[in-house]
Amino acid sequence: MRKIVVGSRKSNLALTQSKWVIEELKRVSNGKYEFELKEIVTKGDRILDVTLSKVGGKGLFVKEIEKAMYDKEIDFAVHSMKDMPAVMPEGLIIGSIPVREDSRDAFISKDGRTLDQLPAGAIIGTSSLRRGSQILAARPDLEVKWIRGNIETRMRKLKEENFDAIILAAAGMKRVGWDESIITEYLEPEVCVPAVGQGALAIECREDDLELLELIKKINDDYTEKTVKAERTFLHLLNGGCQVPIGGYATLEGNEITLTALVGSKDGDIILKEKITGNNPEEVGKEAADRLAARGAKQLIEEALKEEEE
Ligand SMILES: NCc1[nH]cc(CCC(=O)O)c1CC(=O)O
Repeated sequence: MRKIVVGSRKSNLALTQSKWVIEELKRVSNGKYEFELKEIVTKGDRILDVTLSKVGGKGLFVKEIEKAMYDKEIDFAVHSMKDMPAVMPEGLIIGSIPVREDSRDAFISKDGRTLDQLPAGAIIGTSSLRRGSQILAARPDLEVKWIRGNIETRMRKLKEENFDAIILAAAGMKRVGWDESIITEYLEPEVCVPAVGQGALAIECREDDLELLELIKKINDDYTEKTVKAERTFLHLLNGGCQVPIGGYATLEGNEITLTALVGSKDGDIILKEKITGNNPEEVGKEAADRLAARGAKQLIEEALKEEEE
């Protein structure tokens, strides 16, 4: 019997997601495989006190895990889709995309007041340029302050430090079993376009491990795959990285994909948004990137990159 070794980051969220995938795979494979969970500490987990975009962004959480995969120490890894770089490294692929959790951002305030109800000057904690930009666009009278750490740390900082509210991905909270009643309100995509891939998982493996690919494909979700494809094509073609506020959220009705794509300035003064529909995920993603580029998205990205260098 083949033993499949699953590499996972050590965070509560990563472990929960990896265990969830293992249970799903056990369910569809009738005891045909044995699974082992192996914990890996990544650079992103070690430098938790610096703004993510300053220390190299998304790749930080996946590099060590990918090395372990090349070295065959592990067979696959489960990532949050939104932490995946746009381009996959040679020899590795996203072999399966399971059904997506809630893709919305969750707004959690100290005293239960909603985004609209908070008084001028209230301080919102987020480490996401995308969330910061959209919050300031909706409420220019609020203040955004950087906060980092996993869900548990951020919840503690909301209680103990000078924040009036924080914003977290609803998916993460639900997956690790936080009581939904602590969420003050869900920010709908009309208010805050989620991160590309938010709420979805990516199962990454070696592209030549055909036996494993066949197995993980059994828990692939077609709806999630198509919508995430549209979102990621947009992200990739605009080449936004995480230095600029950027978001993308797609839905699917019948064969028709609707993608809402956004690029903004950090202060929320500029918000460029496009809604594209079509049948082909890649075409929809490309159309969104083209239209936003035509409206000046590339300049926004270049300016954001220049700021980083200063
Ligand atoms: N940026 C870190 C990260 N990566 C994935 C999630 C949550 C789960 C998800 O979006 O799938 C989070 C936490 C957050 O943004 O609040």
